[in-house]
Amino acid sequence: MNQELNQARRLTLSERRLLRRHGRSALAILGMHTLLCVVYLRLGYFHLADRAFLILFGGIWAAFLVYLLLLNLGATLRLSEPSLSLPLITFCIGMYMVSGYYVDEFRLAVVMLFFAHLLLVSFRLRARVMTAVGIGASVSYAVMLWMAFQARGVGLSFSVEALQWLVFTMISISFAVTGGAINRLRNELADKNRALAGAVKQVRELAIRDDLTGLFNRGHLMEILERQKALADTGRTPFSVCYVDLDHFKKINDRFGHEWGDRVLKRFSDLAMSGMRDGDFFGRLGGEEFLLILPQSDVDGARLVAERLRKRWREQAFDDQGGPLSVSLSVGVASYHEGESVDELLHRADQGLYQAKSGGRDQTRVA
Ligand SMILES: Nc1nc2c(ncn2[C@@H]2O[C@H](COP(=O)(O)OP(=O)(O)OP(=O)(O)O)[C@@H](O)[C@H]2O)c(=O)[nH]1
Repeated sequence: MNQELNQARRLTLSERRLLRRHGRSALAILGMHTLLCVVYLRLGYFHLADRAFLILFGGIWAAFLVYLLLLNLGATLRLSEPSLSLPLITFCIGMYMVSGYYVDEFRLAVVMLFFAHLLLVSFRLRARVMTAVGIGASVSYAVMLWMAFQARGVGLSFSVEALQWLVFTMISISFAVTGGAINRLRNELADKNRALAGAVKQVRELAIRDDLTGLFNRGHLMEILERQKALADTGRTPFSVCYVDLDHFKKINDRFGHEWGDRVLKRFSDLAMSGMRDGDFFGRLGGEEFLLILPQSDVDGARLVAERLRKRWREQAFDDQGGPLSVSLSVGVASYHEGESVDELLHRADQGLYQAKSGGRDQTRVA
């Protein structure tokens, strides 16, 4: 559970980082466009008074900064398209067309950076949306041209303007189509990565689980023990183990059959898991032997846990389904002693179990 939460947190963080980068790129392109327009203004090609120019670009920058702020705060993370690419590119179309409207010479050059913004959003928008954006940009350019002709028609060359519009349209649609394809590839790659991550997780689960009960297997229990030992050696977390063994299990197999033996093992696994505290570990060492690892527990705490499990298990009956009347268990408890090896700890717990067995079974002994 913790692992899944951490993974979700990591994914959110990396998405946030990508969004910030997306916002910064959009702003950098706007910076270049603004610079270009300032040069046009200084050279007298931008037909707008200085004050109006300032107001126009002040408004544009304010809108972009709000956009950047939203991305930086992660305020859009819950949306289906958190980069807000469609509103962004729609705004950009308007911005480039307004810039183009005020420039009669080299009009196409002043809207050229639109393609950089188009490329940026192509990583986020689907192919169909990108095509619609390309067409929308072309229509907007035509409307902007018509308005410029209405306002300052005299002196504008219709054929040059029409040619520039055609070039703009072709580049827009080519970029949109190519961008859509990039986005499709990116999505396919993301799907494959997700499938691969799922498969790796599944393989790892298979490697650490016991086939019959689904509990952690011996190998994984050993890994957990080594980890707990390392923590305990730094003086942070004491821990204890309970070595659990079902009594006279051979007899159950012999009398009721192997299938019944398996059923008893599964029932015991479910019962033990259902009563476990968060942070404890439980697994099957093999056969009818199980291990409980209890971080933060001293020997008295571990003995209590073992006794509770033993009593709960004792109450389980199977005879109404044709199985054994009841099955008991014995437990050996040991608390980790600083510096000892995992094998030594398990050996002590096993000695406790041996004492419980030789003392008549159905009991807990500390070693
Ligand atoms: N059904 C089933 N039996 C298993 C499994 N793994 C081991 N066993 C059986 O568990 C039995 C263990 O027998 P013993 O080691 O003699 O232990 P016991 O009969 O429980 O006797 P005590 O531990 O001394 O009380 C053997 O008969 C194994 O074949 C399994 O996955 N399923």
